[in-house]
Amino acid sequence: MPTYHLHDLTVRHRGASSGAPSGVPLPALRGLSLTIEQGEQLALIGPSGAGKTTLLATLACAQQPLEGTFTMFDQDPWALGNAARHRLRARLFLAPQTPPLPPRQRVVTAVLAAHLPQWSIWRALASLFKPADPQAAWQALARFNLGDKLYSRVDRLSGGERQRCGLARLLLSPAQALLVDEPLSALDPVLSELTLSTLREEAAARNATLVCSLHQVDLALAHFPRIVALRAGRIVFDLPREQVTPQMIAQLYQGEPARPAPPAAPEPETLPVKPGAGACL
Ligand SMILES: Nc1ncnc2c1ncn2[C@@H]1O[C@H](COP(=O)(O)OP(=O)(O)OP(=O)(O)O)[C@@H](O)[C@H]1O
Repeated sequence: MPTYHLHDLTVRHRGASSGAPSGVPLPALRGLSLTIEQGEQLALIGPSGAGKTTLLATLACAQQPLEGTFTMFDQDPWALGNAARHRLRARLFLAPQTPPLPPRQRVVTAVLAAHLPQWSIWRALASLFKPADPQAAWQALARFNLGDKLYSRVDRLSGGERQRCGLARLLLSPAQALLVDEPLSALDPVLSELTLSTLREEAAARNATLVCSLHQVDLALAHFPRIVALRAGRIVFDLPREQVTPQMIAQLYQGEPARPAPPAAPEPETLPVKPGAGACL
């Protein structure tokens, strides 16, 4: 059973501006077909605005497709009731580029929040006052070289530290699908290597599916066996890394501008949906 199956998917943001002469807003993803098997590790690459974040939000069941078929663990989340969709979302973890961690919270509490979907309300409240398992939080942080920040306040972290704090939370979640949006945007080269290695090791250890968007093409090719390249909302290529050539990369990033941008009135289509309980948004 694949983790994800997408066929001919169209996703349009509410309020997207028009790039078409007709004035109809362009979808952020168009005619997108993709199957991702359980345990696969793939990198999403492509220029700014290509649709990487939108695809991750779709995989996280946070963005409802307008057209096409979408299944996660063999279920269509949008055909389920709210409670069932919530349970399905608890099987994934979305780590956004900038994790919106509560600023006044201690790092230990923010990381342990990964357990919230499994905890009762009472256990969650108790953990706010006395962290339930600081050792587990420390171990997760240490894997990102952040163990010394266990009791720091989140708003005293640098951007890169905050990013790794969000990823430490991912390590503690029991998710079987790990969706990570540009995890390296605030990291130096050494930490970038450490971060990707840690994410890949963790995914392999629990046979979780790992989908990671990256702007660092060299690191994507070095770390991920499968590369999915997006441009203007479409898949340009979906290949094993050995088959990706420098010419393909040059064409992906140096072609025509990804999307024209004449101003136009926004036209609501699909509503973004509250992310899953396991999600880190
Ligand atoms: N909330 C939104 N409302 C309207 N349009 C949006 C919204 N978010 C993204 N878009 C549009 O959808 C398209 C895809 O954006 P997306 O953020 O998915 O691209 P990306 O590949 O992740 O870009 P980047 O690499 O810059 O993060 C872009 O044209 C963008 O302007």
